[in-house]
Amino acid sequence: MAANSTTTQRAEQLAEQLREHSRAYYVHDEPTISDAEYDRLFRELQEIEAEHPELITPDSPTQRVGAPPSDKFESVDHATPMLSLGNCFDDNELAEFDRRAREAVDGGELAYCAEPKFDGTALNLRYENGVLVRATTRGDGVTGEDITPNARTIRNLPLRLAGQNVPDFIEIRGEVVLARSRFEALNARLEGEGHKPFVNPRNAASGSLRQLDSKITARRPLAFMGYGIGRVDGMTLASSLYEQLQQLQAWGFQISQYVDRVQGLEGCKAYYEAMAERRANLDIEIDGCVFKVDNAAVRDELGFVARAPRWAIARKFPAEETTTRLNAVEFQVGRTGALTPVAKLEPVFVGGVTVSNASLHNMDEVERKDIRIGDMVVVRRAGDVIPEIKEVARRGENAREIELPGECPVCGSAVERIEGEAVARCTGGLVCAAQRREALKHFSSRRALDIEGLGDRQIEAFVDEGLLASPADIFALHEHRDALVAREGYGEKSVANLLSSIESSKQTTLERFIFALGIREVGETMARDLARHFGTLDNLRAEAGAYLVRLDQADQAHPDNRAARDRMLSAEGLQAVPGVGARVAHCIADFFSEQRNLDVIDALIEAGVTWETVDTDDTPQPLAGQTFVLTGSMDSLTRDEAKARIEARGGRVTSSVSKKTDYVVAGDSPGSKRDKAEKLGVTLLDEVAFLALLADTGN
Ligand SMILES: NC(=O)c1ccc[n+]([C@@H]2O[C@H](COP(=O)([O-])OP(=O)(O)OC[C@H]3O[C@@H](n4cnc5c(N)ncnc54)[C@H](O)[C@@H]3O)[C@@H](O)[C@H]2O)c1
Ligand SMILES: [Zn+2]
Repeated sequence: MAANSTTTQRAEQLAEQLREHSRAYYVHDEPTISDAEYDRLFRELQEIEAEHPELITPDSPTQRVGAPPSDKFESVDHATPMLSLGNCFDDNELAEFDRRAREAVDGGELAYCAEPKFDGTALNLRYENGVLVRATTRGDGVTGEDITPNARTIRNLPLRLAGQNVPDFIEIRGEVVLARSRFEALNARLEGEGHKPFVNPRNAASGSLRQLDSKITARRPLAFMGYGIGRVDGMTLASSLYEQLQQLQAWGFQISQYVDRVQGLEGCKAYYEAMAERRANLDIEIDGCVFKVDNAAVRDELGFVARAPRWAIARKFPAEETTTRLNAVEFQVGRTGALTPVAKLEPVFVGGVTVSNASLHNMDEVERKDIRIGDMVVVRRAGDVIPEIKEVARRGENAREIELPGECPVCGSAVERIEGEAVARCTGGLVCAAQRREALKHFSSRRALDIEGLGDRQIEAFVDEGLLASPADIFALHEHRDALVAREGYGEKSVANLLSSIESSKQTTLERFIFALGIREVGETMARDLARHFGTLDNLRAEAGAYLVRLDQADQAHPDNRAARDRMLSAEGLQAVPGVGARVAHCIADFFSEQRNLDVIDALIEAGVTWETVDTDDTPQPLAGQTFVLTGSMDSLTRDEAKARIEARGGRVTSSVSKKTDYVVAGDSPGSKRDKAEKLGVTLLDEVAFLALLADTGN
């Protein structure tokens, strides 16, 4: 069938694009599209040409190898051309290759030399009388770039062939690679020196090899892995490629430890599977396996096509990166209320599976990478790792920014993203189904309401069975007594025990209750400080409600003066509580501004949860405003006891020493905190002095 003009145009367009990408990749070591995308365009052109052979031009990328040498270097002709490899991406194509190869031996089984396919850059080494005289890149396969001084700096590359068995002339071929473990360090160094980092180890290897100054190459930790022989004079090589590789090793070349000789298609498939398993753990990146007909007579019979031998094939691993369109973004709510943006992608085959979702981690990441809906993005899926979006490949037409939803997609509560934090969270701590399990576990835990018999396991089960949705439901469990007794592993007695510990947990303290609410950033100590400071839950609630108003006022009064604004805020209200900064205050305000959280609190009180009023003013607070750090051990008090006594006197205990610390109490074998205190001039108390201070200030 003759090609119509659209097909002809498409073929020309593909050829032009591929040529351009080849230049970027081979000559400038700076690809602008993923290999998978390149391979897709390449295959499309191959398919058009297969159907319309009249469209094949001698300069079509399907007929050529690499790209012409850069004029930065001297051009050198290879003694025998350096070809590329035919490739395949699945077992059917591999079987097709094996079938065609076997035709040369009338259908019998073939032995293959099986090797890893190194992901680096090809190098041709010319040895005369055993001495390295020239090193060239592959270039366009016929002519390469002379980079001899650079190659000489590669440490594992023999400058002279070892042993007695040395030919007059030989071309040794192999791949120059850069180990993964060295790649990160190299990039870090380049960035530190203000240079652009490399996209991947392959480009780093190629870029490092193709330097004009060999001193630069010498600083790059390159390695040469031998895999073949070009022309040879004055010596007869073994017929078996596998044995030729052993000869390379005898001459002093490094070859892969995974080189093997395998039998037939099944042997190739098993080898591929084994290498695919190993792949992630190899320090030298490989992008597939190469199978080469082992026997020279069969190879001669098969010969070559334009750009590759017919007797070898690369079975490529599924690409780990490819490009696709970002269609939409959804937000998932995690167990702690964190909202994670999830990319909805145009389904694409990558890393061996079809991927339609990828994690975007958080909004900081989205903003840093400037990812927008409608963009073409690079999706990466390596091994079993969750697919992620690496970067934007191209800005989409009409692309729109990804917006954080104002409301939680699970429960509808407000979403809050505190300034300077990457993560946005749902504020419906007590009501959000996504957070329910964690909220209930926390509520019931030992340091919160301490409900014995209602542990993590029971909570998981009760939530699954629909018995619990919010903390208030705990106090209605007695209504489900029969259902509970009937549960497996439960009996009258354990249910009675559970219900009675629920009943007795109702009598609690304000600090435990505040802690149990699970307000973000409010730990046990903070809950105690809040209880002490405000005395009643109503006071705390009122101040939480007033906080956002205060914040507004402070912002208006001092729009440009942060310090003054902060001073105004900490004068009264939430931030007047020691240890409560802007972040904590914000979290508390958010929690109490969610009506549904308030409803749960009311329901708990309604159910009979109660505590004694805290007499804030009556308790003497002689150590109020003083900060202590405890280090080392004391004979008469444990760390917890010491902390309790300080707090009973209104003091605070923190874990790290700063200029704001008033006292460091140093017991036996104090750590570096003591040294720090001395350096900062903070008052040091030994055990005797500390006990004296307690006696002076307490009862
Ligand atoms: N992203 C881009 O813009 C872009 C542009 C051009 C090419 N490419 C990529 O480059 C590849 C095509 O390049 P190619 O023609 O060099 O083919 P290739 O890299 O797929 O295969 C041939 C090469 O494999 C190497 N090789 C590694 N181990 C080997 C072994 N054990 N035995 C023999 N050879 C071994 C040799 O250097 C040889 O030249 C494709 O994967 C393509 O995606 C990407
Ligand atoms: Zn929610």
